[in-house]
Amino acid sequence: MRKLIEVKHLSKSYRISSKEQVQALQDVNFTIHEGEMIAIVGTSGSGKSTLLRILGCIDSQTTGHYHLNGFDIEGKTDQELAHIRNQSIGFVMQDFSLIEDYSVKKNVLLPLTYEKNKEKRQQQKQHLLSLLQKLNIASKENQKVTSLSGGQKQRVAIARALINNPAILLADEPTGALDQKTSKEIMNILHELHAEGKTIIIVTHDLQIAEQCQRIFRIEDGLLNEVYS
Ligand SMILES: Nc1ncnc2c1ncn2[C@@H]1O[C@H](COP(=O)(O)OP(=O)(O)OP(=O)(O)O)[C@@H](O)[C@H]1O
Repeated sequence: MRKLIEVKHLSKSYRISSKEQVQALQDVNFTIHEGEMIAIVGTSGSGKSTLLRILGCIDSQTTGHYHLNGFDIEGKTDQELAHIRNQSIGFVMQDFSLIEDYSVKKNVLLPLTYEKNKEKRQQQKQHLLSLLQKLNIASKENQKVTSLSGGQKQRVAIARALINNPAILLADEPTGALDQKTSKEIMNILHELHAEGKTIIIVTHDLQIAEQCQRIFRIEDGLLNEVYS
């Protein structure tokens, strides 16, 4: 399997005052191959979101190396990072991060705003209907997001994350705001996507969810270790 993510000796510190800094990640090392389903677990403040933000090219490391899909992320301009992010990564967040006042369709098509290639944009628009059907929200296409249930909102967020057909789906507590039954439905969707070959990385507090993944990374005080059962 192809290496999709390679992280070597990666550290991240935040400066909080002229004298103080927080070491959020320390000498983190791992490789993720195409098609893997990974869970990242750890207590609050351990560094999970920091790692996810770096993997998603929203933030950058202080030291160390990160290769994504063959690209060395170091030294890239914000514009280059935005392009890499848009092509390779789809985000799913705990609070759905949708624009409540927009329709389902408008939310899902949001990432295309940044696509300059007209032909590609057209192809992705055609991809919209099949995605909505797959996620069982096609009948809601023109409805405002405000009127949807939590589970439906998360399906919209997953559709939006997939519209560019990214190689990787990064999910930060994707079931954190949902009841048990709806969580199961969302996990079933993630399993289906994984079975189709998508690489999925889930940050979770929920060990039952982590155990459904192929590999589990545990972060404690910024140190990452793989858990082997
Ligand atoms: N922008 C920031 N500025 C300063 N410190 C930060 C910043 N972001 C995170 N931190 C600190 O870095 C450490 C790791 O935070 P992070 O948000 O990655 O943890 P987490 O495991 O995702 O926590 P949670 O489960 O509560 O979301 C914490 O000590 C946090 O206070």
